[in-house]
Amino acid sequence: MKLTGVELRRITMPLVAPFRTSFGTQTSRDALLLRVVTGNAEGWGECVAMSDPLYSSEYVDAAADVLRRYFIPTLAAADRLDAHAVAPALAKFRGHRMAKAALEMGVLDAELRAEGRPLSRELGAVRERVPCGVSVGIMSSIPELLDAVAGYLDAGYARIKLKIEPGWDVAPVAAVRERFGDELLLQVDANTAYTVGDARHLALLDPFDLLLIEQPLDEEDLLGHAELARQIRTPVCLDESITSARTAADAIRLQACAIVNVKPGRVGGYLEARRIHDVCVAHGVPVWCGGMLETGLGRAANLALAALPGFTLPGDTSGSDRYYRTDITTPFVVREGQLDVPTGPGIGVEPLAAELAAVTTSTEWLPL
Ligand SMILES: CSCC[C@@H](NC(=O)CCC(=O)O)C(=O)O
Ligand SMILES: [Mg+2]
Repeated sequence: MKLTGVELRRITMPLVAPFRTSFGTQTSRDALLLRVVTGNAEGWGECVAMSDPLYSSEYVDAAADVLRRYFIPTLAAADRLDAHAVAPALAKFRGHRMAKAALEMGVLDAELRAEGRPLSRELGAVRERVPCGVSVGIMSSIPELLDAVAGYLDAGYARIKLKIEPGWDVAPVAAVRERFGDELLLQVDANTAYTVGDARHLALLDPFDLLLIEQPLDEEDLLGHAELARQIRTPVCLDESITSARTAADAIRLQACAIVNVKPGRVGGYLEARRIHDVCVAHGVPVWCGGMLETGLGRAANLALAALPGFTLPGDTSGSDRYYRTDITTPFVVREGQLDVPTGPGIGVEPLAAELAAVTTSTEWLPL
């Protein structure tokens, strides 16, 4: 397969409501899409980097720059172009996993479309539908939170995840548990907002039978997570800390986590995400598919990943309308708490021309 060129496309999509986490509040999604054009097909990649380096060190402008100056020219010069050759070709460049993941996703989509094969088959999916959880932001009051959770449960979501931070943790969890009962699948995500010195406070969450507490400490503090796990009963899940199959294996061996949130963009792509799945399954560690407010393009690919056998917990693969009034693809609609895994070639969806044009803020064609 030969690379003809890549289109870098910036889009801005308004959120249906502000989404607040321990590291900030988002009201719109500024994203970078790649349209990878080869001799016999086109593929789409979505870069999950946020506008600012607050979730991780990556941000959209930097991703566009590193793709434009380093990654795309390197791939164009490569002898062999297929999805499995992308990571090795880019390995000499340090970091920028979200930018690498977007390019690999575009090449993988093009390759599979040319072969008429769905991504789900390529990755080893064993399910045709996956249960969907939803991530609920920090709110200005408990009543507002309870209304939001009630709305998501009415929509059929199988699991509720509450964003927490110091000052907004035990009370909202207690209120949700009290209002919606003990059967509700409930978990929390701190996005690194605590330190191991908060262990006694975080142990106050133990009585609420949470599925997990996600990334309570700094992403580099594996030993702190291992110490915290010895002091609390709620299972520790890592997100930001897990950047590769290697770090997943290290975190498991250090007993820093009992569960892993797998996000293809964070780890450099869907092929590394599958390797993390395989490492976790080998160690008996459950995984679930995280989210980065993807458009329908990334959402489609995440559903293919979430259908692998080790994904035994509902992920953050919510419906399109959880974040967007209008998606750039045919919207993903949750039914009985599940979403269908796309069955078409490649990622199985394509942008809708008018919807994509309406949110496009810039396009740049890089001929190769
Ligand atoms: C803007 S927050 C993005 C990272 C966050 N993602 C979510 O909470 C789920 C987002 C989604 O539903 O796509 C996480 O740390 O897990
Ligand atoms: Mg998280």
